Amino acid sequence: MITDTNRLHIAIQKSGRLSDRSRELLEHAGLRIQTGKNRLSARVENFAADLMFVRDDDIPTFVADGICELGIVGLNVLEEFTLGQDAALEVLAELGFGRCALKIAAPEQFDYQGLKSLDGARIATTYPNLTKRYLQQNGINASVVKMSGAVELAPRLKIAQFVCDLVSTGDTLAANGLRPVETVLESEAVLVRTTKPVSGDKTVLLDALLKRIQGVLATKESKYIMLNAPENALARITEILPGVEAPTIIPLAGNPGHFAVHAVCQESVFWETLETLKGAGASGILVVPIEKMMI
Ligand SMILES: Nc1ncnc2c1ncn2[C@@H]1O[C@H](COP(=O)(O)OP(=O)(O)OP(=O)(O)O)[C@@H](O)[C@H]1O
Ligand SMILES: O=P(O)(O)OC[C@H]1O[C@H](OP(=O)(O)OP(=O)(O)O)[C@H](O)[C@@H]1O
Ligand SMILES: [Mg+2]
Repeated sequence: MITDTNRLHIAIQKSGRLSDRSRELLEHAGLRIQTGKNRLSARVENFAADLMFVRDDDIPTFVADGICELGIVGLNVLEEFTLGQDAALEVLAELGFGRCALKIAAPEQFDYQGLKSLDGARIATTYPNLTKRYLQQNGINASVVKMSGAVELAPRLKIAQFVCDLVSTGDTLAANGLRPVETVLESEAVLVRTTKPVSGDKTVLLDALLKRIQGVLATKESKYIMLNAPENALARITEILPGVEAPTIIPLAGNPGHFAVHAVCQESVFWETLETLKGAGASGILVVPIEKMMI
């Protein structure tokens, strides 16, 4: 592993559901990642950082130990790791991908009567800490059977009556004759940093990279909107613009009483929004994507 003390180390999943989007996020933040096949690390050509490609389960450990200053991992994996210990980790941002939920599921034919049906039962999971916390919080006395994978098979193998596993479409549960009955955790990929001391030089790098990543995240939903409007419609139009704090209002040359309104909308702009703006007196409405933003 690279141990250059003046470079940041960023842990991302080597190969799996989070790999491509994690890499993409860093590339959008301007990092040019050296390519190579099947490598466990990669140098960033234009920024003092190296990427570590690891199993997602190892990312919280690497970041908490300060081996990597940053990491991208599912909240599910992170919380399973931090539960019951004082880990040196801080979540900096939710990244909007890798969305799934940790759910308790029952066999389709089981007459589930709510949480009380779990009392005294066995629940198979790869997330024993999160499952136990959920049961405890709900005052349920059930035993948790830890598995390393293929959890959905547990009821058929009579290892447990219920499972607690990740679900997104629900296809895997359905294919195994199971249906979700309780939600333990809603999850998505998060950016985490170590709270272990970071050297002065690296702090500068870390801050610069975080600003860029925040910029990338902010531009995702944001749009730049331009429109024209008569003076008497400006107050109403400013109200309608989604997530706008202070629009720029410019008088239109040769058209007294008419103005151009320019604004960064921090929320999605839907067709319905444009229709409402038009109804309020706006014309010539343009919505354009924002490529970069430094907040
Ligand atoms: N069905 C799903 N839909 C969306 N996101 C998911 C889904 N399943 C898992 N995830 C998210 O993606 C993360 C990685 O999932 P993946 O299946 O690639 O992990 P893994 O098999 O444990 O990989 P690794 O080899 O790195 O240990 C999960 O921890 C979770 O946050
Ligand atoms: O609700 P669904 O859309 O069917 O997704 C759920 C499945 O996805 C995940 O597994 P994955 O496919 O990543 O395989 P793995 O557990 O072997 O990594 C998870 O462990 C479930 O088995
Ligand atoms: Mg894993």
